[in-house]
Amino acid sequence: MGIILDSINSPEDVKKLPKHKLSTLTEEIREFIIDTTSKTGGHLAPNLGVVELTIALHRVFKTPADKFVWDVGHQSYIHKLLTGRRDSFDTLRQLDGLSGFPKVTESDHDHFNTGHSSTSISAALGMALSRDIKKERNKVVAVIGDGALTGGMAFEALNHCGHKQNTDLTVVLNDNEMSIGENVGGLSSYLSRVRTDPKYTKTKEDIEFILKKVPAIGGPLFRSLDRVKDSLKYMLVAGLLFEELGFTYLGPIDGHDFNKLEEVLKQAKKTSGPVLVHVITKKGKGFSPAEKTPDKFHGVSPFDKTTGIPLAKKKKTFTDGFSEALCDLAKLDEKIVAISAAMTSGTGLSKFATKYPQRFFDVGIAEQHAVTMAAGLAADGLKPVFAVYSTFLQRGYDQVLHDVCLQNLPVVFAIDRAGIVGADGETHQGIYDISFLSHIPNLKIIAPKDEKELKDSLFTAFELKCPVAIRYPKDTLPVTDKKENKYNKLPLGKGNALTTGDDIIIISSGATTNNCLKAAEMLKNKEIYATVLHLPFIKPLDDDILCKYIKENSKVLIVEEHTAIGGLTSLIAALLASKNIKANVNSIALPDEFIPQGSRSEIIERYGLGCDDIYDSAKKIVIKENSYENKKKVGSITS
Ligand SMILES: Cc1ncc(C[n+]2csc(CCOP(=O)(O)OP(=O)(O)O)c2C)c(N)n1
Ligand SMILES: CC(=O)[C@@H](O)[C@H](O)COP(=O)(O)O
Ligand SMILES: [Mg+2]
Repeated sequence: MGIILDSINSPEDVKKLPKHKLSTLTEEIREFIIDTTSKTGGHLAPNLGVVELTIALHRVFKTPADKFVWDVGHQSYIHKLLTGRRDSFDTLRQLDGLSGFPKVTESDHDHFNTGHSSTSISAALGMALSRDIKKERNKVVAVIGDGALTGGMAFEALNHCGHKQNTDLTVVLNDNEMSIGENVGGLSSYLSRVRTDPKYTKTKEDIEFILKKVPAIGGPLFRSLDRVKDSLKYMLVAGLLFEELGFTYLGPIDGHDFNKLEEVLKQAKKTSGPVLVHVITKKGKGFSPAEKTPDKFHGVSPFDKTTGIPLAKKKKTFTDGFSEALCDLAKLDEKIVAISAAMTSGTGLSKFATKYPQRFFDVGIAEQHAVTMAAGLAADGLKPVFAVYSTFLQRGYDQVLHDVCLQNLPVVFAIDRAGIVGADGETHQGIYDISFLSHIPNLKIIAPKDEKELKDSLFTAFELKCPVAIRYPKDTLPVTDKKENKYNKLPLGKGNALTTGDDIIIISSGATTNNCLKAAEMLKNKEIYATVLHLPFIKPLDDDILCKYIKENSKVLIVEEHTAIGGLTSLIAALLASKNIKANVNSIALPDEFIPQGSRSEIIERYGLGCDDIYDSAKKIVIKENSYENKKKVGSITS
């Protein structure tokens, strides 16, 4: 640990630090973050880019009285280091450890939990309006990246800020030209023009200075030539887009220059109304592998500190299987197009984007737009696939219902990270999509358990010519032995009895079935025989097979890595109720609480979803039921 960093236990210590020590502090912080994330994993590049910015923010503003809202919040490690959490940093993103995102339960200096993008300006405006109603005087600052600014919510909030021009609020735009990958869109190009083109760096004062120097027409003409000034201003003044929205625009400034940062942040602090400070930073600054490829170091798993090379060997994942299948099928059908919402690499679309650049669209962090654009593509005869994390699809719920399913359009939703995601924790768990999708008419939901079923699911989705969601976890892909490139259409809504046994019926879908099969093997060794019903289709549910196996008093165990409310448990319970089948139905599912961070295996174990837990639960159900049956028999004999 660095000597100076070691002396920082609160933002007050940062304020007191003499300026000449700041550069040493930044070096120590960068070294500390590289060291920590090399062991725990985390969002390395985003944090390396905001070291000076975060220090300057804490030197100019005074938290916890002043309030910071960190957009996405993946870049809040330095904020945490400076607000008394340095000594627990080795627990970053670990089970029961420090979160990788702001958490109000962790510190008074965290005022709003984030994790999903583009929420900071809305939340900050809410806090500013509340402050004014309560006649308080604290400052509110939203820190938002150029990627997050491509999110629709951010524009909604910017628009509203412009309406509330007497509400003091500072928005710090951390512009590093990167989302996870390259940033996209018109706004991003505008920002790069403002960043790079000298004529865009003129401030309004410079313009007025130039015009006033013009002989004879300078002063008086300048005043009267408002239109000229406005059009010149329109052309030349940086950040006019924001000015027109009602902000005072300050910048662009070097986000690694302390003097400039403190000067402009102080100016922002004393400026009334909404202010936007445009800060230019380098994502991954101070660690050359991250500087060279910031996209690869956006979110890292443990890595070698000298080379940046990941320590763990890459295994084939469900994402890889999806990527392969999509490229295979796209080769045969040029109507297949793919969409990403700023998650090209994470959702496995990089290969498709390279092979079929004309048929790939990265829309930025704009899931709502992605869904309805997919609807438009489908309405016009193409076959769009929107690859999206389960948690981020939550953003596009209404569009799925209203724009895709109501019109029964053939859009395929490749839902990645469906289930427990691990280190990202509560804000990123993919455990609600069955609940928010299964009630929508026309939509089919498929959950494949292995490579063959995953590839057949995608093939089937295109064949069904209706809205289809395929959900799969952040996990290693169980590959099928024989290599065959043939794709088969899955029988719609059909489940399979993978094992048969009279003692208990274990029901699951997707990758969870693999743990159920292992548990059934373990039960067999105890002479308990289970029927494992695998349901690749969650919707439509296979009523026939369920009603074929589940009779009066059948012992049933439903297992799902999803919330029980609105999940498979609810769907099967509703079916049995509708058929008036009174069985002994049990379930292992996620409870009605937010699921914390930790590795996937730790959380799966904590919530009883591992094969040992399934084995234990099934055994208890059978033994308990048998002893109850025996008691009943004994009771009937003795009575
Ligand atoms: C709604 C939503 N979609 C996608 C993501 C995934 N995501 C996390 S950070 C990020 C890029 C953010 O870029 P930027 O705001 O520029 O921050 P930087 O990493 O460059 O500091 C994305 C797409 C998210 N957190 N929320
Ligand atoms: C901060 C954020 O939302 C993303 O960076 C997310 O953490 C990516 O998740 P994966 O690491 O599972 O791709
Ligand atoms: Mg960025």
